[in-house]
Amino acid sequence: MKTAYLSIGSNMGDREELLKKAIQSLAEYHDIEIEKISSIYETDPVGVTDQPLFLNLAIKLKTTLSPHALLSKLHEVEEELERKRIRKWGPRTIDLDILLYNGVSIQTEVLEIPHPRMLERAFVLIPLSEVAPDDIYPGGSISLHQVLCEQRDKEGVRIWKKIDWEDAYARSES
Ligand SMILES: Nc1ncnc2c1ncn2[C@@H]1O[C@H](COP(=O)(O)OP(=O)(O)OP(=O)(O)O)[C@@H](O)[C@H]1O
Ligand SMILES: Nc1nc2c(c(=O)[nH]1)N=C(CO)CN2
Repeated sequence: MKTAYLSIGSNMGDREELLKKAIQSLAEYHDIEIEKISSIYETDPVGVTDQPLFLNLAIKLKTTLSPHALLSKLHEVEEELERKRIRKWGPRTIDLDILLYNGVSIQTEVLEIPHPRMLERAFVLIPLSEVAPDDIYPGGSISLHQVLCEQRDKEGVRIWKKIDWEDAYARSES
C-alpha cells in the first residue's frame, strides 16, 4: 500500500455536499482506503479572484493504485460529479488534485507530483498540515508542518466546519 495526499475543492453548487460525495466515491473504491480527512476550510479564491469562495479540505489515503491510475480515478469522480470547468482557475463544482504520493517525484505531461503549485497555496497547505504534519516534503529534509510555518501568507483561509467524518459516514449509510 502506498500513501497519498489529495486536495479537494469546490466553489459551485452545494459545496459541502459535493466534497462529501467525492470522498464517499473514493471510499467506496476497493483500491483506496481513506485514513484521515481534515476540517473543511472556507478560502478566498486564488488566481482568478472574482469568483465565489471555495471550500477546501485535504485527505490522506492508502492505495494500491499507481499515481497515474489514481489520477484516472480522480478524473472519474470529477466526471461523476459533473465537474464543470468554465475557465482556467475559474469556478468548479469539484476539483481533486494529487499533492504527494509516497515521497516520489513525477514529471510527465499529464501528472506532476508533488503538485507544482502546492507550496504557494495556503488553501492546500493549511488543511494538509492537519493530516500530514510529520511527513517530509520530497527532496527536502523539512516536514510539511515546518513548510507551513515558513509560509508567510496564511490569509484568506478560515476553518469553516469540523466534521466528525465517522459519524457522517455512519449517518449516510443508515
Ligand atoms: N498532481 C496532479 N493532480 C491532479 N492533476 C494533475 C496533477 N499534475 C498534473 N495534473 C493535470 O492537470 C490537468 C488539469 O487539472 P485542472 O483542470 O484540475 O487544473 P486546475 O485545477 O484548474 O489548476 P491547478 O493545476 O493549478 O490546480 C489534469 O487533467 C491533470 O492531467
Ligand atoms: N481558494 C481556492 N482558490 C483556488 C482553488 C481552490 O481550490 N481554492 N483552485 C484553483 C485551481 O485549482 C484556483 N484557485
